[in-house]
Amino acid sequence: MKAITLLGSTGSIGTQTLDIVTQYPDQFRIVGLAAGNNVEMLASQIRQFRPEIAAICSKEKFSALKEAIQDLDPQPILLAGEAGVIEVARYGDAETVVTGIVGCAGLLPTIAAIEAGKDIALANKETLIAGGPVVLPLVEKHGVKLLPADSEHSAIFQCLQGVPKNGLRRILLTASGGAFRDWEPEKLAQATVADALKHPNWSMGRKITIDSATLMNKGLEVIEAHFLFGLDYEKIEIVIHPQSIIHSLIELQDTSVLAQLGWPDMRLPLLYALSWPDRIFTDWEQLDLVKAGNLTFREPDHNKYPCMKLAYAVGKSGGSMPAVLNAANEEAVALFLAEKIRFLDIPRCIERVCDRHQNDNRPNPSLDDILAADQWARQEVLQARESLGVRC
Ligand SMILES: NC(=O)c1ccc[n+]([C@@H]2O[C@H](COP(=O)([O-])OP(=O)(O)OC[C@H]3O[C@@H](n4cnc5c(N)ncnc54)[C@H](OP(=O)(O)O)[C@@H]3O)[C@@H](O)[C@H]2O)c1
Ligand SMILES: C[C@](O)(CO)[C@H](O)COP(=O)(O)O
Ligand SMILES: [Mn+2]
Repeated sequence: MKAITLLGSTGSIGTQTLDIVTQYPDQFRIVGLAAGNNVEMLASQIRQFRPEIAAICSKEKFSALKEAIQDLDPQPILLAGEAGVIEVARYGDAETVVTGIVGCAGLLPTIAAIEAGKDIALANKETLIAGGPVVLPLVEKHGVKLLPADSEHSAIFQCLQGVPKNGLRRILLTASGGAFRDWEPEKLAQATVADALKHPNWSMGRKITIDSATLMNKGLEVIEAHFLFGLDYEKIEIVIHPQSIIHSLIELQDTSVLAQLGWPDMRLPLLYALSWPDRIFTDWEQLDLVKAGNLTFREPDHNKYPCMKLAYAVGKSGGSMPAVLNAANEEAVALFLAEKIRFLDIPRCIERVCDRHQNDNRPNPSLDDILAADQWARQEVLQARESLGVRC
């Protein structure tokens, strides 16, 4: 039985992970849970899965959580704040930590888990994009596994099993195209939050769904693939695949192409990361190619979606630039979700912030450099909004 700790347990990734644990109680045991501020759901999860330790990041919600589970015997260790989440991440005999926290808030807990010798099932892509220069050396130093749970990177990882070293020539990263894939570019100026949250294929948290709509999710995934698989940016290509049945493809040095297919269901990449190197046989819906219908492909439209090229350029710059891109994106998306900027202002704000950081880019950033760049970028987005005169 594999002991796991789940960070971000009350979110889309978190609840799907707990669905898996519920379906396979003889395979998995929950050691720790951590969430942001959803007291009711976290309390219910503590009651159902009886973790040894749990934390809620929002200190204001701690007393409500404590009261909600006061009848439990034995009581879990209950913590609050970022420090509490970090303690959960490093705690006890969990073999694998599932990182389902959204944003760079997952970076320090992930580092704590790695330093405690725990394997990482990585859904929280922002942690790797921003912290890759620090995270990868720590993964190697501590001899832990960094297992991709993002659907595309899981597909690539699965296809790579058995491929000889240096056998990988190219990665083809598929993208649904997001909520506006069939919109005329001119119409994006009027895009609302509700429009942007209508993802055609996947049900996900709000931030990543907006990232899918701007195609920044795909740009971030290009950087994620670079860090995970060590391929140059020129060899990581994006292809729009509206059906989201092919979850990505790899081309080998002999030109053969391998792909992983399935219904758009995040439980599969999560189950793969959790059970690796074993595989669990499921009774989930098998792929029916006739039912799936035509599988189509399009070139990405870089004029309509500038975030992709921005991500490629920032990834190639390296250093602390990806941390700046990621933080600027997190803040710009939050402003859009709060209806304080328009959809098309998201790339405008990010581009301005990245331009202003180029000269301060640190080639081999320390963790402190990355955290400082992250904080700087978040402030700069507010400046960018003012100087761009963007208003809603
Ligand atoms: N959803 C998907 O299908 C999918 C697929 C691939 C990758 N991912 C990646 O997985 C991550 C999570 O995505 P999601 O869609 O699951 O997001 P989500 O639904 O918004 O859930 C985010 C989770 O993180 C928690 N959280 C937020 N800030 C926190 C903090 N400072 N400390 C501890 N917990 C915190 C939230 O807690 P509260 O809700 O209690 O505040 C919630 O449990 C993202 O990095 C995303 O890019 C998601
Ligand atoms: C589900 C997913 O892996 C989240 O990252 C997928 O990437 C979302 O779809 P899209 O292709 O980015 O629109
Ligand atoms: Mn993805």
